[in-house]
Parts: sequence; structure tokens; C-alpha cells
Amino acid sequence: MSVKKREWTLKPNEEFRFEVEPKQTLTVKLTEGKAELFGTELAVDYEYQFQGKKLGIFTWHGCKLETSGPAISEYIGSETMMNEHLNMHFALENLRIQAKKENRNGPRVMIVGSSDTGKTTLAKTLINYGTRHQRTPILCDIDPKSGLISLPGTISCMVITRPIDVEEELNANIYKTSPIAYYYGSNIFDKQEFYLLLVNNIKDSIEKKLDNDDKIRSDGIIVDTPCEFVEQQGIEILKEAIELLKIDCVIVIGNERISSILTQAGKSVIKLQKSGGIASRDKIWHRQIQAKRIKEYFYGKDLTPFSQTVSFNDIIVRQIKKGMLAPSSALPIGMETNPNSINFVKIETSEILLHSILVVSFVPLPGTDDEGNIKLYTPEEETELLKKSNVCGFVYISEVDEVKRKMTVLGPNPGRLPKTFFVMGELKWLDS
Ligand SMILES: Nc1ncnc2c1ncn2[C@@H]1O[C@H](COP(=O)(O)OP(=O)(O)OP(=O)(O)O)[C@@H](O)[C@H]1O
Repeated sequence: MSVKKREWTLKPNEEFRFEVEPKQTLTVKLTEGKAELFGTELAVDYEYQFQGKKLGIFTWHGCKLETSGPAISEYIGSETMMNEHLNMHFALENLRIQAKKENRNGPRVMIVGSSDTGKTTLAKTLINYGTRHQRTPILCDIDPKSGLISLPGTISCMVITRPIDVEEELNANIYKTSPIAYYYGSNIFDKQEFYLLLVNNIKDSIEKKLDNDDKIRSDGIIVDTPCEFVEQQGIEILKEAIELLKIDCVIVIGNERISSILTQAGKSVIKLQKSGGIASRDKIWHRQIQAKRIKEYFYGKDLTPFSQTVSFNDIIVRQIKKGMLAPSSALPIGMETNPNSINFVKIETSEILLHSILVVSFVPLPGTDDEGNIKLYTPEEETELLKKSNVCGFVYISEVDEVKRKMTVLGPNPGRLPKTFFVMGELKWLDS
């Protein structure tokens, strides 16, 4: 593909679609007319830079674009779902107006569908149109693989006050608001009970926000979900998530079977087709994007990444383990082992932490608190506290020296490490 400048003239209701490799940069400039990226308006004559993206820039009334740099593909498409998405937005607007008048909760919408059907894209579009109408909806991402709001591995929510940034997306630094995130891991079938417990934690965090702010309350919630929800094993989890989050309406993209199952279960369902532009992404693409996301977390715009060397004794690490710790023979007579129970078990600080991303929890370490009280936990108390704790942040272990019993810890900003528990998840990364 040529890296020279290319010009594109789009007629009304057309979309310019492109794909760019994670390690290459494509520049896109709107030179005439109006255009938007999933509902966020583009500025005229600004050179937007994209890396590792598959996107579609849509115009309602026609526009001209200019691109330069290498792209995997670029073309103009006319089969879009933008009219349906806009109608959906207006339906939400009506419900918000009604909710405000009656001083009650705004619409709670969940988007469901198989992999690469455009769930996240629709969630972003509805959020963007909402914020363009001065709404402040809550975006809730319960797909632990996606890392839409926080790092992959988490489920999270965030009040969105303005359209999502075209280049930086939902970078919390740009937004100057911290998301609420809970660390889970990747596979929702692995620890189903724990997953639903965290969805419930998210629900509680959202309810607290809604109780404290009438405006947020009437502006509603948009929930993006994992594609596993439409698998046979996922349907019950989907139904429970709908109940927990008190969803009013489920938008099902391109899946009649799920629409019918949910309708039969008494849920309010809207069926939508998949948009013509949706691009599929393979495992390698997802891995590369995950690495890019992690890099942005530590080295992104407005951050001051900071490395410090700490002693093994300065960091207390736990890991999420499924199943009872003690063998059944060691339990008191009559007590059953629960294969689904979740425990946060001790990890010896060692080489095993090298290249790990650690979750920084809010749970204070045992010891003396600010008031001089001595605080100690049993393993069960520790687990209960860690299950309830949302994510304070993440650090990266870049070096481990077993002989000197020291390691190098990278954080996105300077500052001493908090005296809280750290949790080792599944994320490994090579800072290169
Ligand atoms: N109209 C479009 N033109 C070009 N690319 C698009 C368009 N709509 C969506 N995409 C891209 O297609 C890919 C898949 O879309 P999206 O992430 O919304 O799907 P998803 O159903 O949420 O996927 P998953 O289940 O894997 O999370 C994304 O890279 C997205 O940016």
C-alpha cells in the first residue's frame, strides 16, 4: 500500500473504513464537511494518528478526507447501521427525559452478541451521542478481555461526560476521572461465581454513584458484554447479569437464538443486525492490542512513568485461586470442600513475578493503622476484603534480583508504593 497522500470523497451516509497495523501509523485528516468516528465528531484539518486500529469514519451529509501512511486496507462502504444506531439514541433520549421528569433511574441497556459483531462500537456510539446531548451516562464494561475502560482482566464502569477521544479513547488521564474497576482474569467460565460477584460489586458502585447524583441517575447505563454470553454455557450467566444490573432492555446484535431465549425469559429485547463495516480480529491482533493498551497505561499522554527498586519485603502479593485450599481429609467431619470457592493465596516474592502486571488493591496490609490500632487478618478475612476491593492501579515488575532480594517496579506516576496488598493476575508483558 502506498504511503503517499490519498484523497477520499464520501457521499451522504457513507463510511470510510480502514485498518492499520499496531506498529504503524496512519494519518487521517477531515478536509471538508462533517464526519464522525462512532459518534465523536472529527475536527476539520486536524491530523489524527491511528495505530493498531480498525475503524469507520461516517458522514451524514458528505465530506472529504485525506490519508497518509501505511494501511492494511482502506475503502468507502455504504452499508451501515448508523440510522438504526441514531434511532436507538433517540429512544434512549426519550427515556432519559421521562426519567428526569419522574425523578427515577434512566434507561439501562445491555448490548449482547457474538465476537466481532460491533457491541463495543454500538456502546461507544450511544455514549457519544448521549454526551453530545449533554448527558452523562455510565459506560459499564463487563467483558474482562476487552480493557475498554481499564486494563484487560478487569470489569469496570465510568461516568462519561464528553465524547470519547478519537485518538486516546477512554484514557482515564485525558478524562481526569478514575474508572471503577475490579480485577477478575480472562475467562468468564473459569470462576463464574466470582465473576458474578464482581458484576454485583460493579452494580453496587454504580448505585452509589446514582444515589449521589440526580443527573447521572436519569442519564442511564450502557453495558458492553463478553461474547461468551451467547455461548450455551454463557446464557445463564447472561441472565444473571441482566438481573444483577437491573437491565431494562437488551440489544442483541445478529443472534436470533439469543433474542428468542431472552424474550421467552421475559426480557425486553431489541434485535439489530451487524453493521457491514465490522472487522474481525484474530488472537494475534488481540494480543498486540493488549500489549499496546498496557504500554499506554504506563507511558501514555500526560504520564510520568516512574521505576523504583524495592526490597522483596516491601511487596505482599496474593493470587486468585479457585477451590478449597485444604484437602477434604483435613477438614472437620461434615464440612464439604467447595470446588468453586475463591481464595486469595500467598505468592512468595520471587522470580515468578518477573514481567507481571500486579493489581494494586485498596486493602491495607496488616499492621498498625493511623490511629495506632493493630490490624491482623485471618486468611478468610483477607480473601473477603480482596474480593470486595476495586483496583487502585497497576504496577509492572521489570526486574527481579533473587540474590539481593530486590525488584524494580514501574508505575505510571512517581510516588511510593502504597502499603496495600498487590494481586498477581494473568497479565504478563515485556516492556520493549
Ligand atoms: N463501521 C465500521 N467500520 C470499520 N471498522 C469497524 C466498524 N465498526 C466496528 N469496526 C471495528 O470492528 C472491530 C470489531 O468491533 P467491536 O469491537 O465493536 O466488536 P465486538 O462485538 O465488541 O467484539 P468483541 O466481542 O471481540 O469484544 C473493532 O476493531 C471495531 O473498531
